[in-house]
Amino acid sequence: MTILEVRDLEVSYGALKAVSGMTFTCRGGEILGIIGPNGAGKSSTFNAITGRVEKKGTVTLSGQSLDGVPTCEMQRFGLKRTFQQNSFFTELTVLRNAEMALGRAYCPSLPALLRNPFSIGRRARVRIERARELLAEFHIPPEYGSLRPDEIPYGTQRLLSIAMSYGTGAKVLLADEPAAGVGGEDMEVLARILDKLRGLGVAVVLIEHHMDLVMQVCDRIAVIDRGTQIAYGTPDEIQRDPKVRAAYLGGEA
Ligand SMILES: Nc1ncnc2c1ncn2[C@@H]1O[C@H](COP(=O)(O)OP(=O)(O)OP(=O)(O)O)[C@@H](O)[C@H]1O
Repeated sequence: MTILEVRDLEVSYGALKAVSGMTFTCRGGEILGIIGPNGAGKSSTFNAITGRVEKKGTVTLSGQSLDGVPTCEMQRFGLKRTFQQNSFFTELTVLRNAEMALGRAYCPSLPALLRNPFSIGRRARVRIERARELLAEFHIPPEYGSLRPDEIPYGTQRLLSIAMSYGTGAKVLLADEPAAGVGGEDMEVLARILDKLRGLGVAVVLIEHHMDLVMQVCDRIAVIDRGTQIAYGTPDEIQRDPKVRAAYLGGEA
Protein backbone atom coordinates (compact mmCIF):
# COMPACT_ATOMS: atom_id res chain seq x y z
CA MET A 1 0.00 0.00 0.00
CA THR A 2 1.30 3.45 -0.90
CA ILE A 3 2.19 5.42 2.23
CA LEU A 4 4.14 8.39 0.90
CA GLU A 5 3.07 10.08 -2.32
CA VAL A 6 4.96 13.05 -3.75
CA ARG A 7 3.60 14.74 -6.84
CA ASP A 8 5.04 17.56 -8.98
CA LEU A 9 7.30 18.77 -6.18
CA GLU A 10 9.01 22.07 -6.84
CA VAL A 11 11.49 23.97 -4.64
CA SER A 12 13.02 27.36 -5.46
CA TYR A 13 15.62 29.42 -3.67
CA GLY A 14 15.08 32.88 -5.13
CA ALA A 15 15.78 32.56 -8.85
CA LEU A 16 17.28 29.06 -8.51
CA LYS A 17 14.84 26.23 -9.20
CA ALA A 18 16.44 23.48 -7.09
CA VAL A 19 13.72 20.85 -7.65
CA SER A 20 11.13 20.62 -10.35
CA GLY A 21 8.51 17.99 -11.14
CA MET A 22 9.66 15.34 -8.60
CA THR A 23 6.97 12.64 -8.54
CA PHE A 24 7.27 9.33 -6.71
CA THR A 25 5.53 7.01 -4.29
CA CYS A 26 6.83 4.77 -1.54
CA ARG A 27 4.89 1.79 -0.24
CA GLY A 28 5.09 0.30 3.23
CA GLY A 29 7.85 -2.32 3.22
CA GLU A 30 9.63 -0.70 0.30
CA ILE A 31 12.96 1.09 0.01
CA LEU A 32 12.97 3.87 -2.54
CA GLY A 33 16.37 5.31 -3.43
CA ILE A 34 16.85 8.92 -4.50
CA ILE A 35 20.15 9.37 -6.24
CA GLY A 36 21.82 12.12 -8.25
CA PRO A 37 25.04 14.10 -8.47
CA ASN A 38 26.03 16.67 -5.82
CA GLY A 39 23.68 19.64 -5.79
CA ALA A 40 21.02 17.77 -7.79
CA GLY A 41 18.26 18.63 -5.29
CA LYS A 42 18.00 15.49 -3.15
CA SER A 43 18.13 17.12 0.29
CA SER A 44 15.87 19.92 -0.93
CA THR A 45 13.34 17.19 -1.77
CA PHE A 46 13.48 15.92 1.83
CA ASN A 47 13.33 19.49 3.14
CA ALA A 48 10.21 20.11 1.06
CA ILE A 49 8.52 16.88 2.21
CA THR A 50 9.16 17.77 5.86
CA GLY A 51 8.08 21.39 5.44
CA ARG A 52 11.51 22.90 6.11
CA VAL A 53 11.42 24.85 2.85
CA GLU A 54 8.52 26.25 0.84
CA LYS A 55 7.32 24.03 -1.96
CA LYS A 56 4.84 23.65 -4.76
CA GLY A 57 3.19 20.31 -5.45
CA THR A 58 1.59 17.80 -3.10
CA VAL A 59 2.87 15.47 -0.41
CA THR A 60 0.48 12.98 1.16
CA LEU A 61 0.98 10.40 3.89
CA SER A 62 -1.49 7.52 3.80
CA GLY A 63 -3.67 9.73 1.60
CA GLN A 64 -3.61 12.68 4.00
CA SER A 65 -2.07 15.97 2.86
CA LEU A 66 0.86 17.22 4.92
CA ASP A 67 0.23 20.82 3.81
CA GLY A 68 0.29 23.13 6.78
CA VAL A 69 1.67 20.49 9.17
CA PRO A 70 4.62 22.09 11.02
CA THR A 71 7.94 20.23 10.72
CA CYS A 72 7.99 19.49 14.46
CA GLU A 73 4.58 17.80 14.18
CA MET A 74 5.55 15.44 11.34
CA GLN A 75 6.73 12.80 13.82
CA ARG A 76 3.18 12.51 15.16
CA PHE A 77 2.14 11.43 11.67
CA GLY A 78 4.87 8.79 11.64
CA LEU A 79 7.19 10.71 9.30
CA LYS A 80 10.76 10.55 10.63
CA ARG A 81 14.01 11.79 9.14
CA THR A 82 17.74 11.30 9.61
CA PHE A 83 20.21 14.02 8.60
CA GLN A 84 23.58 14.06 6.84
CA GLN A 85 25.14 15.34 10.09
CA ASN A 86 24.73 13.36 13.29
CA SER A 87 22.81 15.26 15.91
CA PHE A 88 22.97 13.91 19.45
CA PHE A 89 22.64 15.15 23.00
CA THR A 90 26.41 15.31 23.24
CA GLU A 91 26.65 15.46 27.06
CA LEU A 92 24.41 12.42 27.55
CA THR A 93 25.41 8.79 27.28
CA VAL A 94 24.39 6.68 24.29
CA LEU A 95 21.77 4.94 26.44
CA ARG A 96 20.31 8.27 27.63
CA ASN A 97 20.25 9.45 24.01
CA ALA A 98 18.23 6.34 23.16
CA GLU A 99 15.87 7.13 26.05
CA MET A 100 15.39 10.65 24.67
CA ALA A 101 14.49 9.12 21.31
CA LEU A 102 11.55 7.36 22.97
CA GLY A 103 10.05 10.77 23.75
CA ARG A 104 7.11 10.66 26.08
CA ALA A 105 6.16 7.10 25.19
CA TYR A 106 7.27 5.73 28.55
CA CYS A 107 6.67 8.80 30.72
CA PRO A 108 3.64 8.77 33.02
CA SER A 109 0.92 11.36 32.46
CA LEU A 110 0.33 13.76 35.35
CA PRO A 111 -3.02 12.19 36.34
CA ALA A 112 -1.46 8.70 36.28
CA LEU A 113 1.41 9.98 38.42
CA LEU A 114 -0.97 11.55 40.94
CA ARG A 115 -2.97 8.32 41.13
CA ASN A 116 0.11 6.23 41.71
CA PRO A 117 3.31 8.19 42.49
CA PHE A 118 5.25 4.94 42.96
CA SER A 119 4.74 3.99 39.32
CA ILE A 120 7.43 6.50 38.30
CA GLY A 121 10.32 4.19 39.22
CA ARG A 122 8.76 1.23 37.40
CA ARG A 123 8.12 3.30 34.28
CA ALA A 124 11.71 4.59 34.34
CA ARG A 125 12.96 1.00 34.43
CA VAL A 126 10.69 0.06 31.52
CA ARG A 127 11.95 3.09 29.56
CA ILE A 128 15.60 2.15 30.16
CA GLU A 129 14.85 -1.44 29.11
CA ARG A 130 13.14 -0.23 25.92
CA ALA A 131 16.11 2.11 25.21
CA ARG A 132 18.45 -0.89 25.56
CA GLU A 133 16.26 -2.86 23.14
CA LEU A 134 16.32 0.04 20.68
CA LEU A 135 20.13 0.07 20.72
CA ALA A 136 20.21 -3.72 20.25
CA GLU A 137 17.73 -3.53 17.33
CA PHE A 138 20.13 -1.13 15.59
CA HIS A 139 23.18 -3.30 16.32
CA ILE A 140 24.74 -0.90 18.82
CA PRO A 141 26.81 -2.96 21.29
CA PRO A 142 25.54 -2.71 24.90
CA GLU A 143 28.98 -1.70 26.17
CA TYR A 144 28.63 1.60 24.26
CA GLY A 145 25.54 2.49 26.31
CA SER A 146 27.56 4.18 29.05
CA LEU A 147 29.78 6.18 26.65
CA ARG A 148 29.07 9.58 25.09
CA PRO A 149 28.19 9.49 21.35
CA ASP A 150 31.52 11.04 20.34
CA GLU A 151 33.35 8.22 22.16
CA ILE A 152 31.93 5.46 19.94
CA PRO A 153 33.12 4.62 16.39
CA TYR A 154 31.78 6.85 13.62
CA GLY A 155 30.01 4.00 11.82
CA THR A 156 28.13 3.19 15.04
CA GLN A 157 27.26 6.87 15.47
CA ARG A 158 25.49 6.71 12.08
CA LEU A 159 23.51 3.67 13.29
CA LEU A 160 22.65 5.55 16.50
CA SER A 161 21.45 8.43 14.36
CA ILE A 162 18.97 6.12 12.59
CA ALA A 163 17.92 4.49 15.86
CA MET A 164 17.20 7.91 17.36
CA SER A 165 15.14 9.02 14.37
CA TYR A 166 13.20 5.76 14.35
CA GLY A 167 12.59 5.95 18.12
CA THR A 168 9.20 4.44 18.85
CA GLY A 169 8.59 3.50 15.21
CA ALA A 170 7.88 5.15 11.88
CA LYS A 171 5.53 4.86 8.92
CA VAL A 172 8.01 6.69 6.69
CA LEU A 173 11.73 7.06 7.32
CA LEU A 174 13.61 9.59 5.21
CA ALA A 175 17.27 8.60 5.48
CA ASP A 176 19.68 11.27 4.25
CA GLU A 177 23.03 9.66 3.37
CA PRO A 178 23.14 7.19 6.28
CA ALA A 179 26.23 5.55 4.77
CA ALA A 180 28.32 8.76 4.63
CA GLY A 181 31.62 7.98 6.35
CA VAL A 182 30.62 4.36 6.94
CA GLY A 183 32.71 1.47 5.66
CA GLY A 184 33.49 -2.21 5.92
CA GLU A 185 31.42 -4.22 8.37
CA ASP A 186 29.32 -1.19 9.40
CA MET A 187 28.10 -0.94 5.80
CA GLU A 188 26.84 -4.52 5.95
CA VAL A 189 25.15 -3.81 9.28
CA LEU A 190 23.52 -0.72 7.77
CA ALA A 191 22.22 -2.78 4.84
CA ARG A 192 20.77 -5.30 7.30
CA ILE A 193 19.09 -2.52 9.31
CA LEU A 194 17.51 -1.01 6.19
CA ASP A 195 16.34 -4.48 5.24
CA LYS A 196 14.86 -4.97 8.71
CA LEU A 197 12.98 -1.66 8.51
CA ARG A 198 11.54 -2.80 5.18
CA GLY A 199 10.51 -6.07 6.88
CA LEU A 200 8.73 -4.05 9.57
CA GLY A 201 6.62 -2.40 6.86
CA VAL A 202 8.30 1.01 7.03
CA ALA A 203 8.37 3.06 3.81
CA VAL A 204 12.06 3.96 3.60
CA VAL A 205 13.26 6.74 1.29
CA LEU A 206 17.02 6.63 0.99
CA ILE A 207 19.26 9.40 -0.31
CA GLU A 208 22.66 7.88 -0.87
CA HIS A 209 25.87 8.28 -2.87
CA HIS A 210 27.10 4.73 -2.15
CA MET A 211 25.82 3.05 -5.30
CA ASP A 212 26.63 -0.48 -4.10
CA LEU A 213 24.32 -0.01 -1.13
CA VAL A 214 21.61 1.64 -3.24
CA MET A 215 21.64 -1.12 -5.85
CA GLN A 216 21.71 -3.79 -3.12
CA VAL A 217 18.83 -2.60 -0.92
CA CYS A 218 16.49 -0.44 -3.02
CA ASP A 219 13.32 -1.77 -4.64
CA ARG A 220 12.99 1.29 -6.87
CA ILE A 221 15.11 4.34 -7.54
CA ALA A 222 14.35 7.92 -8.59
CA VAL A 223 17.23 9.73 -10.27
CA ILE A 224 17.44 13.49 -10.07
CA ASP A 225 19.81 15.69 -12.05
CA ARG A 226 19.95 19.48 -11.81
CA GLY A 227 16.60 19.49 -10.03
CA THR A 228 14.76 17.36 -12.57
CA GLN A 229 13.76 13.73 -12.21
CA ILE A 230 15.37 11.98 -15.17
CA ALA A 231 14.57 8.33 -14.40
CA TYR A 232 12.43 6.19 -12.10
CA GLY A 233 12.55 2.40 -11.98
CA THR A 234 14.08 -0.75 -10.57
CA PRO A 235 17.85 -0.88 -9.92
CA ASP A 236 18.27 -2.90 -13.14
CA GLU A 237 16.33 -0.39 -15.22
CA ILE A 238 18.23 2.52 -13.68
CA GLN A 239 21.65 0.97 -14.35
CA ARG A 240 20.75 0.46 -18.00
CA ASP A 241 19.23 3.93 -18.50
CA PRO A 242 21.37 6.03 -20.88
CA LYS A 243 20.19 9.32 -19.28
CA VAL A 244 21.42 8.10 -15.88
CA ARG A 245 24.75 7.00 -17.33
CA ALA A 246 25.16 10.40 -18.96
CA ALA A 247 24.32 12.26 -15.73
CA TYR A 248 26.90 10.27 -13.77
CA LEU A 249 29.59 9.71 -16.36
CA GLY A 250 29.07 12.78 -18.58
CA GLY A 251 28.50 12.62 -22.31
CA GLU A 252 25.43 12.12 -24.47
CA ALA A 253 22.21 10.56 -23.16
N1 LIG B 1 19.12 27.18 1.55
C1 LIG B 1 19.53 27.28 0.27
N2 LIG B 1 19.60 28.49 -0.31
C2 LIG B 1 20.00 28.62 -1.60
N3 LIG B 1 20.36 27.59 -2.40
C3 LIG B 1 20.31 26.36 -1.85
C4 LIG B 1 19.89 26.14 -0.50
N4 LIG B 1 19.94 24.81 -0.24
C5 LIG B 1 20.36 24.22 -1.37
N5 LIG B 1 20.59 25.15 -2.33
C6 LIG B 1 21.00 24.89 -3.72
O1 LIG B 1 19.99 24.05 -4.29
C7 LIG B 1 20.58 23.07 -5.13
C8 LIG B 1 20.20 21.70 -4.63
O2 LIG B 1 20.84 21.49 -3.37
P1 LIG B 1 20.60 20.17 -2.50
O3 LIG B 1 21.34 20.34 -1.21
O4 LIG B 1 19.15 19.89 -2.43
O5 LIG B 1 21.31 19.07 -3.41
P2 LIG B 1 21.76 17.58 -3.04
O6 LIG B 1 21.41 16.76 -4.23
O7 LIG B 1 21.18 17.18 -1.74
O8 LIG B 1 23.33 17.73 -2.92
P3 LIG B 1 24.40 16.83 -2.10
O9 LIG B 1 24.41 15.47 -2.74
O10 LIG B 1 25.69 17.55 -2.33
O11 LIG B 1 23.97 16.82 -0.66
C9 LIG B 1 22.08 23.33 -5.12
O12 LIG B 1 22.39 24.16 -6.25
C10 LIG B 1 22.30 24.08 -3.82
O13 LIG B 1 23.43 24.95 -3.91
